Amino acid sequence: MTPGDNIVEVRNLTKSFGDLLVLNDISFDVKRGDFLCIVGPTGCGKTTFLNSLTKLYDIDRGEMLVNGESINLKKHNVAYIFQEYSTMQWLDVEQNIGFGLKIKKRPKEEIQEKVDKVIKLVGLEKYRHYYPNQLSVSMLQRVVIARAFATEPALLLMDEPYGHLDLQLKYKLEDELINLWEKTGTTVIFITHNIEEAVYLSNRIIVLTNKPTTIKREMLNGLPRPRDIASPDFIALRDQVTELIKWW
Ligand SMILES: Nc1ncnc2c1ncn2[C@@H]1O[C@H](COP(=O)(O)OP(=O)(O)OP(=O)(O)O)[C@@H](O)[C@H]1O
Repeated sequence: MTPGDNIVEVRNLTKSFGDLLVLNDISFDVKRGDFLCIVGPTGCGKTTFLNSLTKLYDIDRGEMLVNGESINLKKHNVAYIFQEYSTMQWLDVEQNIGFGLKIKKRPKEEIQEKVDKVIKLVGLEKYRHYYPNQLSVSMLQRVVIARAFATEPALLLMDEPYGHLDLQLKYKLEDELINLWEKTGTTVIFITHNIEEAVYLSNRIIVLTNKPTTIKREMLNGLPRPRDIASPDFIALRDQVTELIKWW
């Protein structure tokens, strides 16, 4: 496979809860190295999509492939950062970051090497032996992101990870995430209801409709980086996405 090939293929994904049809025959591809943001109205099924992709939910119909095979979380090295992210209070920063590798039973030296690399990227070197209750919200977020990146995921799934942070902190962490994405080449699927955030982060955006949910529009986002949220091009794209969601 060469860069640019599809890493994820979603085909006819349909998911309901009882009589409530949420995802209605959704199909799209994610290219290797994409930063795909999925936006849509509240309750349209963004989290349901990620939970279906990771097989936390059974689906009614459809197929989700990673590298052309039915998704297998163990085999395909997928990391998932939930809305309510958490750290393990009884482990220090270094141990928290290495946790994903430890459960994958990687050798100690490899864990140390990968933890050292990623701890530098997120600027937590001085805090490696601190425990979560000694850290600020921003540091905890970095620990969670570093834990995901330490496993060198082929695919990183993020569900509104910055939803409850204040704006300044959110901007800072978004920049750090872009920096990690650019350095590692990981493919990211990022769910958000915040249109500005989607335009700031993504190189591709999928806009969902209201339930029963289909894809309203797939868009490329070629705005140059670093992005300026006050630039006319940024505002134009943000307004275009907003209109698409407002229609519903
Ligand atoms: N486990 C469940 N059982 C029953 N209904 C559910 C379940 N999970 C989600 N739903 C319903 O499915 C719909 C989609 O929910 P979901 O949380 O996926 O939406 P969302 O787009 O992520 O929402 P938000 O923007 O508020 O985060 C909602 O109507 C919700 O009530």
